[in-house]
Amino acid sequence: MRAILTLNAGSSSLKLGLFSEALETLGTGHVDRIGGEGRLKVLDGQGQPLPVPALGPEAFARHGAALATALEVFRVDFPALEIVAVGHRVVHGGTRHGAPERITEALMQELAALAPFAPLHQPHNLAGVRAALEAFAEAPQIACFDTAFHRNHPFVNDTFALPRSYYDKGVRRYGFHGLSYDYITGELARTEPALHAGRVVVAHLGSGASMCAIQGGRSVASTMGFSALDGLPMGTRSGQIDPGVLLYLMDQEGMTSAQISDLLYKDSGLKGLSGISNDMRELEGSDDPHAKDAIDYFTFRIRRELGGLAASMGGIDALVFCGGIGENSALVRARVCEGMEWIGITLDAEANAANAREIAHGPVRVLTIPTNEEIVIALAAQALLTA
Ligand SMILES: Nc1ncnc2c1ncn2[C@@H]1O[C@H](COP(=O)(O)OP(=O)(O)O)[C@@H](O)[C@H]1O
Ligand SMILES: CC(=O)OP(=O)(O)O
Ligand SMILES: [Mg+2]
Repeated sequence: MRAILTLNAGSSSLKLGLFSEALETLGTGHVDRIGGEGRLKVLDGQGQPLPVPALGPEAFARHGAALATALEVFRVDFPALEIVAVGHRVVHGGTRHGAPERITEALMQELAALAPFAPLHQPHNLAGVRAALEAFAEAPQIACFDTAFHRNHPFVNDTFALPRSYYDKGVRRYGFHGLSYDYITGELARTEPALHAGRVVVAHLGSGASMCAIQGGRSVASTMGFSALDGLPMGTRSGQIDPGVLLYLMDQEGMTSAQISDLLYKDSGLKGLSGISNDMRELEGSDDPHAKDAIDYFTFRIRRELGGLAASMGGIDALVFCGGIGENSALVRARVCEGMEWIGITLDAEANAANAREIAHGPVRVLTIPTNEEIVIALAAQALLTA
């Protein structure tokens, strides 16, 4: 059976999507703890778990091994599986890549040079690409960039107030989570054309979290900037921080850049503030006051950004929640919408508790829309095949 494979490779995880050429979902896979004890979850096209055999750590030693392991499980259901194209999530496309692109050695080199811009993501994304190039040398492969959706946002959202030479060197606000924003925008175009034409703030709240102001289907402003650290606090990332804090850490506490990087990327956010966990479910289930502080800070920053992003569009017609937290946490959505009547948001508590699609009844609509970065990648791969 001919199929399109999508890959989203993280530092120790690999998310796979398997699609027919007509873009029906055939299956999804999720590998965790690559390089460690390894764990694989595989679902069929209906979201039902497929049996996974007992596997030793060698099955998850590297991204390549993890990919082979997951494909073995798919092959039980699809013995004649033929991968005809592979699409990849690549977080950083720099200033030059505003659309999906076929992967060549030259592109790989260019993307590798962008790794310092996204050290927590880009090297792992490219490890996924290399593993797939090895496994499917014949199939065309395509890179889909998280930055692409924001490429033409206004200059005031693209720059910092630094001397111009830094902007020219690439020190800009790129914005991320573009595949998710692309998907949500497409869903709005399909189901809510009036909203698509209007002013929407999308809150992508997962392990990484950002928000984007989207007007007429185009990115106007977003909370993530130069790196995937900016904006909202995240599972383990600080979000926006006064740059003076970094100077203090270097000068007064003698921290190295590697130590500061670990602090900001791995030990901050919900995890750092709660001292308990990076996982929102765990924080919601805890009665520790520090867990409450972390949720308070997370939702406060979302409300603050909501006001700012709405201002960047001269108002707001809808707020959309997506991502693991946005789609599942009625508590976070309620806390975000609390006290937001001034902007036109009146939460429908019952609809919200039921995880309904439409969860408010004020003049500003509030929607919960499950995002799907994989299908955006698959669509790009399909377009490549038919081009
Ligand atoms: N039912 C739920 N209630 C609250 N939080 C949830 C729920 N389900 C998932 N989450 C949270 O979603 C986050 C992960 O989001 P997800 O989008 O899956 O992450 P990733 O960026 O790794 O794809 C975690 O903080 C997790 O606790
Ligand atoms: C860009 C980014 O933060 O991605 P993720 O949510 O996958 O960490
Ligand atoms: Mg994510």
